[in-house]
Formats: sequence, C-alpha cells, structure tokens
Amino acid sequence: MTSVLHLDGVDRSFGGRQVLSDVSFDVTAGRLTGFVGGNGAGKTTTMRIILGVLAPDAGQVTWQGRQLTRDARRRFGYMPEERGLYPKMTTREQVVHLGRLHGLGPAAARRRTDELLERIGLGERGDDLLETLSLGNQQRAQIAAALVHDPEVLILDEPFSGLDPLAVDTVVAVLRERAAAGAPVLFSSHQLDVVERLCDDLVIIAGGTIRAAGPRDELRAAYTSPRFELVVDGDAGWLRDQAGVNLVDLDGRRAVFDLAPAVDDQSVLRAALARGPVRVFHPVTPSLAEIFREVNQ
Ligand SMILES: Nc1ncnc2c1ncn2[C@@H]1O[C@H](COP(=O)(O)OP(=O)(O)OP(=O)(O)O)[C@@H](O)[C@H]1O
Repeated sequence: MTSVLHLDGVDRSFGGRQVLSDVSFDVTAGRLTGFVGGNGAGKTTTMRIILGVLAPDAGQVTWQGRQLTRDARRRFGYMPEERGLYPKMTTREQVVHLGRLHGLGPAAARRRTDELLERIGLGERGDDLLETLSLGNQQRAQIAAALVHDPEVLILDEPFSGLDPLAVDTVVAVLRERAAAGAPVLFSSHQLDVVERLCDDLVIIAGGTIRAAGPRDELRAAYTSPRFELVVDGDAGWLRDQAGVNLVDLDGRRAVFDLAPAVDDQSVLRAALARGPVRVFHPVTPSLAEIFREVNQ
C-alpha cells in the first residue's frame, strides 16, 4: 500500500469567519507536493492542522490510514512560516537540540547534524551564532532543523523564500532524497516557477477551498487548450483566413493560435509548408502561472 498523508473534509473558522472549507487532498510518499495559493488562501492554516498545532472544526488528517497521534506527529518534520530558531545558539547546537527533542540520542543527533550542515552548505558555519548568519543561511539552518530526525513526513512552509538559486537547488536535492527514502513532502510556495520545476504533485487552494489537485503533468494536460506556436519565414497573417484557427497572437513571422476541436494540427502545418519554410511548430503547454490564474478566476 502506498503511504499517504490524507486530508478529508477539513473545515476551520476563526471568530466566525470560515478560512478552510471541505479541504481534502493527498500527499503521497516518495513525491514532492507543491501547495500553492495567494496570500490568505489557507496554506499555513492547513499545514498547522496537519501538524496538530491547530485543531480542525470538522474533518480529519490521517497518515498511512490512521488518525494522527501526538507520537506519530513527533516523527514529522515541520518548517514553520515564522522561523523559530534561538539567535544566541550556534547553528550546530540548535540543530542538535532539535534532534534531541525529536528523540535522537546525543551521538546520533551530533552525527546527523554534521552530515546535514555539510550537505546544506553550512559546514563552515556550525560554530557561528545563528544571529550572525545571513537570512538565507538562517533559512538553511531552519531546513536542517526540520530534517535532523529523518522525518517520516515533511511539511515545509515557504522553504525557498529568501534562498538564492544555488541554495534552492541544494535544498531541492535534499528534499528529493527524503522523498526517495519514502517520505511524503508537502511545501508551500509563492514562487510558481520553482514549484513548477520541482514538484511531482500540485495542490492549488484559493479562498480556503481546493481548486485543483493531482500530478503536475495531468493538471497541465487538463488545462491545455489545443494551442500552437508557429514561426515561418514570411508573414503568418494568412492564418487569419485558415478554417478552424483562432489567432491568439500574431507578430509578423510568429503566430500563436488555438485550434477548433475537429481540426487536425498537421493540416495547418502542411498549409504553412506549402507557403515556405517552417521554423517552429509546436503545441504550447500552459505554465503553472496560467493554470493558477485560471483556477483563481
Ligand atoms: N489565528 C488566526 N486568527 C484569525 N484569523 C486567522 C488566524 N490564522 C489565520 N487567519 C486567517 O485565515 C486566513 C488564511 O490564512 P493563512 O495564513 O492560512 O493563509 P496563507 O495561504 O498561508 O497565506 P500567506 O501566503 O499570505 O502566508 C487569512 O484570512 C488569515 O487572516
């Protein structure tokens, strides 16, 4: 059986205002799941409910088919939105301390901390006080803190904000390793390009309800209109008169167009070739940003 973290019909209100409504989705072991939504959409509230920091008004969260207990949640790793490290501790002391809190023995906590700090690019900063680290390096320390006990499930709130592109790649590699070792990984992010590049599954939330969820490529396919880009040597204006072609954008030699369902894209390609060389002809896949805009309308 695949190990799944499952949310089922989760509701939550604050002071009579409902901020989560019937939230249900799966986070599957071995996969990176991106959790995206605008400001105030309900991502942090959902993550806090998964972690048991907040209780849902209705619905439940299960892991491997079982209700979550406090003990099971100790084996989770959480990187909260409000970064909670002790500024006066050294990086190493802090990560070791959190490893101990999660049940590691002293030697295992130290060994795991040293491995992780090295892996995440903080090997040289282990003896520095956290308050002396740059924000990006504090962020890396926070990620090490969430991972030190080799969590069964990883929940990360905006783990990439403030990281430079190299650090993003390092963190992604570490998260992939955790996923490959069998953990479900759920992370929220505003950086749609990052989510698009690295997640396997996507959950899109808006106004406290789930608007789309599933494998990234399936969502892309579901939102793909039969849209094409064509670049020819001459002027592409003749496409205006081509039956079944709906021009989206025309700029001299380059055109982007949608095709009516019954029209064969190859017939348009043949028509283009009959007029001269064709430099580009390919289907256009919507970016996550476009899907996001569409489901938020
Ligand atoms: N403790 C609280 N008391 C009252 N309202 C709250 C509380 N926590 C969250 N909210 C409200 O719930 C809604 C969802 O907030 P949440 O922090 O979950 O959104 P988010 O998707 O994480 O947003 P962002 O991307 O801006 O961090 C917001 O309208 C927020 O004001």
